[in-house]
Amino acid sequence: MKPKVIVYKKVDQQVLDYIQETCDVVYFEGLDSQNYPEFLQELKNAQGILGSGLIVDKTLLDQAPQLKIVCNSSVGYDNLDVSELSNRGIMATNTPEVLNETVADTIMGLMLSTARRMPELDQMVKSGQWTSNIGEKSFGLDVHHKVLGIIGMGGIGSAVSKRARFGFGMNILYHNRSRNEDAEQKYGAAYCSLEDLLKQSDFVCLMTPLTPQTEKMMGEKEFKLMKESAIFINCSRGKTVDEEALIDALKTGEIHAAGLDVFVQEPIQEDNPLLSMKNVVTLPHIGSATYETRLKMAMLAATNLVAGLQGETPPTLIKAGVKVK
Ligand SMILES: NC(=O)c1ccc[n+]([C@@H]2O[C@H](COP(=O)([O-])OP(=O)(O)OC[C@H]3O[C@@H](n4cnc5c(N)ncnc54)[C@H](O)[C@@H]3O)[C@@H](O)[C@H]2O)c1
Ligand SMILES: O=C(O)[C@H](O)CO
Repeated sequence: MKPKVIVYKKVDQQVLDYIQETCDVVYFEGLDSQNYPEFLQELKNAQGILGSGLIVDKTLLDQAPQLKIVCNSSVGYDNLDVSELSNRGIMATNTPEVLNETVADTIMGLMLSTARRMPELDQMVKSGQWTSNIGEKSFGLDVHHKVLGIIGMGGIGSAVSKRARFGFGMNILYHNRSRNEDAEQKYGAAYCSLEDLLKQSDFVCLMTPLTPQTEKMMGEKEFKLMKESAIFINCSRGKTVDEEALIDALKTGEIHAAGLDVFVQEPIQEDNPLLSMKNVVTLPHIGSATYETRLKMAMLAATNLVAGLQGETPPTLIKAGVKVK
C-alpha cells in the first residue's frame, strides 16, 4: 500500500504527478479555518506533509501519530519545532539554494525602488502630477558604488553580493555567525561587527533566518547606529525586526527609507503605519515568487518527501537543532 501524504499548498500538476507515483496524496490548495478540521482529520494517518508556513509544533504533532517526514517548500523553517520533530524521529526538510538568485533579484528590486522612489513616482505620473518643472521632487539616491552591509551572508546574501559588486560596483560589508571566505574572495566582502556594519553602510540588508538569536536583532539601538541617509531592506522574516522601532526610526528620520518584503503580521494589518509612509516600499512576501523558482522549490520538496518515505536520505534534510554554517 502506498503511504498517505498531505500536500497543503497549491503546487504544479507535475509535482503532484511525481508524488502520486509512490504516494496516495490528499491535496489542499491552501489551509484556512474552513478546511483545517478536515486537514487535522487526514493528518491522523498521514506519513508525510508538504507545504509552507504551517506551524508544526508539539500540539500539531500529537495529532499526527504516523508522521515520518515534514517537507517545507521554503528555505526558512522557523515554522518547524525542529527539536520536537527530532525527538520523535520525524525528518524535516527545506529548500535551500534553488531560490537564491530569485530572492537576490527581489532584494535588488527593493534597493532600487526604495532609493529611486519608483512606486511613489509611478503614482505621481499616473495621477497626472508630472509637471514640466518636476525637478527635485523626483530626485532619489544613488545605489551604484555605495556601501552595502549584509547581515547574514548565506546563500541569498552571497547572490545579492554578486549582483551588488559586479553589477553596481558596490562595496560589501557583512556580518555573519562565522566568516564566509567564499564571499570574501569572490565579491571582496569585508567581515565586520554588526555595529561597524550599521555605522558604515548606505544600504543595510537583513538576511538571517529567524531564530531565538535573531528575533528583533534590528531594534532601537541598531537603527540609531545607522546613517540618516541609509536604507534598510528586510527580506528575511518580519520578526527579525522590532517593527515599532523601525517605524520610529523612519518617522524621526533616523534612517532614510525601508524596503520590506516581510512583516511581523502577514498579511499586514490595514492600520500599520508602514503602509502610509512614502519612504517605505512594501511587498507581500514574494521574495521567491516566480513561476520558475516556485516550481523548483516544490519539486525539491517533493523529492525530499518521496526519498524520505522510501527509506533514503532526503537531499536537503534539516539536521537536528539549528543548522550551523
Ligand atoms: N522573503 C522571502 O520570500 C524569503 C525567501 C527566502 C528566504 N527568506 C528568509 O531568508 C533566510 C535566509 O535564507 P538563506 O537561504 O540565505 O539562508 P542561509 O542559511 O544560506 O543563510 C543565512 C545566514 O545567516 C547567518 N546567521 C544565522 N544566525 C545569525 C546571527 N545570529 N547573526 C548573524 N548571522 C546569522 C548564517 O550563518 C547564514 O550564513 C531564510 O531562513 C528565510 O527566513 C525569505
Ligand atoms: O523561506 C522561504 O523560502 C520564503 O520565505 C518563502 O516561503
